[in-house]
Amino acid sequence: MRVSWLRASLRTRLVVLGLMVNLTLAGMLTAVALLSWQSLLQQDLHARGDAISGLLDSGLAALLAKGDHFGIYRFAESGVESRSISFLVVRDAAGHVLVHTAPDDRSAQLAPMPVPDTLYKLWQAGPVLALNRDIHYDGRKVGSVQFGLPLEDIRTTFYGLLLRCLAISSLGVVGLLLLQHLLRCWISEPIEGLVLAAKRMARGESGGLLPRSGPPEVMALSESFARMRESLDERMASMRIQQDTLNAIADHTYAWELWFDPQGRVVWVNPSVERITGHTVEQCLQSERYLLDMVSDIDRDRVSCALRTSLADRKPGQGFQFRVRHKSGANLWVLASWTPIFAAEGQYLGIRVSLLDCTESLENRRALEQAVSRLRVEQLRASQHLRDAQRERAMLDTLLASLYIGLVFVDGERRVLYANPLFSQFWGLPQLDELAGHVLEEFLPSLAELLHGHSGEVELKLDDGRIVLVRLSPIEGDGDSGSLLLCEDVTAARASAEQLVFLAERDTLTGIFNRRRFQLEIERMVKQSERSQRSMALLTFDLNDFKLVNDNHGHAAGDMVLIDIARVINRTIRQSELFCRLGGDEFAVLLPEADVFDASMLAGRIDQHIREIAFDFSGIERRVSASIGIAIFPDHAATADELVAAADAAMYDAKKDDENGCWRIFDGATMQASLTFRPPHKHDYDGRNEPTVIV
Ligand SMILES: Nc1nc2c(ncn2[C@@H]2O[C@H](COP(=O)(O)OP(=O)(O)OP(=O)(O)O)[C@@H](O)[C@H]2O)c(=O)[nH]1
Repeated sequence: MRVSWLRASLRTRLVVLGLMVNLTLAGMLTAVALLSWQSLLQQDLHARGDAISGLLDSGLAALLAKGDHFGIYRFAESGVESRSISFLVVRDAAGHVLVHTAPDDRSAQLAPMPVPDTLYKLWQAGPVLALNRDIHYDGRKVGSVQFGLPLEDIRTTFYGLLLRCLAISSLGVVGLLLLQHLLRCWISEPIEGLVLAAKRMARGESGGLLPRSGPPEVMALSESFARMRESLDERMASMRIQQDTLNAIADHTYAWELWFDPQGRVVWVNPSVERITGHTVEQCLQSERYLLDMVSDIDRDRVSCALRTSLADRKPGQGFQFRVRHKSGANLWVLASWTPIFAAEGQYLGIRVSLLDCTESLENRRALEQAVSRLRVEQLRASQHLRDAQRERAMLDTLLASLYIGLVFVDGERRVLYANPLFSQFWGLPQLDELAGHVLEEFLPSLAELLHGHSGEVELKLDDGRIVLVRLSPIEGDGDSGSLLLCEDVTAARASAEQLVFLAERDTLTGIFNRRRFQLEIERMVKQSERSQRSMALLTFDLNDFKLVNDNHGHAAGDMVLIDIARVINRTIRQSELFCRLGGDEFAVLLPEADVFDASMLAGRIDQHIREIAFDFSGIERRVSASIGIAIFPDHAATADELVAAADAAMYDAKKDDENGCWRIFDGATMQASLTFRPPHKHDYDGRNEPTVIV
């Protein structure tokens, strides 16, 4: 009933309500009229009863007291008509009927009743209302009267009143119908037009006629509706664009997207399903059974249970993997994530499931796991290698730190990679911690200069006197070049070498060059003379009777003679000339680029200087002399040995001629130059380690 009333049209509701209001008003009007009329009627009946009772009491009281039955009769006959009563029955005090004017016995036998106080009682009373009144005279009851008040006119009036009320109600209904018709014309039809337009809008149809005439309220509603329709059209257009966009986004998402309603029915599937599984969207939308059938037999129960749980939990989830059969029959691994969907009003709409094909990533993961395990093995090996390398590095560090050579590794841009402690100590630099990464130019610009295109060895003499041997070795790597720089303090070594050379070429007693150097130099000068085509000279001399000095004054005195002669003669010869002791008391002078004249001049000076030396042997002054031989290359010899032999021959010739010393030039015609090797005097190698005298 309630539903049918709610579904009733506005016009029906208005009509029914109007009728109800109308009938209520008519009923209330009738009720009010009847109640008012009832009240008036009751008052009227009381008034009429009381008036008639008064008249009858005044007319009959004396007659009844006297017992004048005739008078009573006449009074009754004359009084019925005039007093508007239907009948009159007069009784004496004993209740005997004295006069009876009722037209029949039935009226006379009507039971007296009180004046009715309701219309119902009045209706029940019939056409005549019988009233009974006692008659008193001098304070005593002398009889009673019963008279009937006619009610026909009252009933007629009542019917008329009812008819008028009905007429008013009918007029109200007619007016209501008329009003309903007018309402239909003025309101319902325009509203129906709006309803039709709204239905067209609801069906998504644009346009539709709106009422163009009607009362201002309807027109205002129509205009508002038109504006609303325009606004709705715009919003619909915007929503269509948004919907198209969302559809495009949803349909073109890479993942396979599904929407399950709260009952587990699939509502929407995006086209990615065809790309991933080969099954079409329409096939998937057939039923959730189709989707479950796509799941592999192994995982179906698990997936079904997970779907039910997710729908019931209404919570997001992810990381659920299962297998799906591709249309071709191949098995795919998919990774599911899901989220519940709620309408703006909070209504639960189901869950949206996203499925990603993770077959390849799983295979990749397995491959990755295998690679990781292999990598771990390699890592263990690498760790072992690293430990070995660290141990070797420690050993290498120890080795490099213990070296007496400073070394530094630099990269291609001459940034320091490694420097051992001796390198820092050598150059007065900070240790490796502070050097590493810095460019060598910052600390040793001159040394860094050497790195520009140099390799091999460079010997540097430092301001403090040290001699440093720098060895440069390029390091070639794969696209990464660098250099190794070794710095060695060779000051002591160089000094030792010089000393050795000095000792090897010097005569230990006199300090002048020895036979070894003489031999080297004479061969060199001979070759030089051959190249320059200029002559050279050899001058040899031997002391005369030197044995007597030893014998007479001791060996030390002989040594003194040899030393003094070497010192004096050494002062005499030129820088380019070479003065040597060949052994014993035999000396030689090599004169480059010299001829007979030059040699003769020198021989004269030597002879003179030797003779001028006065030796003091324990208070005894002694002087010595020498025999000097001169030979010229290439005039007197073709080789160095021949030149020595020629000079010796000249010297022996001079000793033979003059025991007191003189000099001779080799003469091939008179002298016999012997090429037989003349061994050195015994005393050249007598093993004495005399202090060297630097002349
Ligand atoms: N004090 C000294 N004597 C030496 C040294 N070397 C050799 N003698 C001696 O020098 C002498 C050389 O002797 P000779 O040249 O044969 O004889 P000489 O007395 O000079 O006679 P002539 O040469 O023929 O004039 C020998 O007695 C050697 O022992 C030396 O280094 N010191």
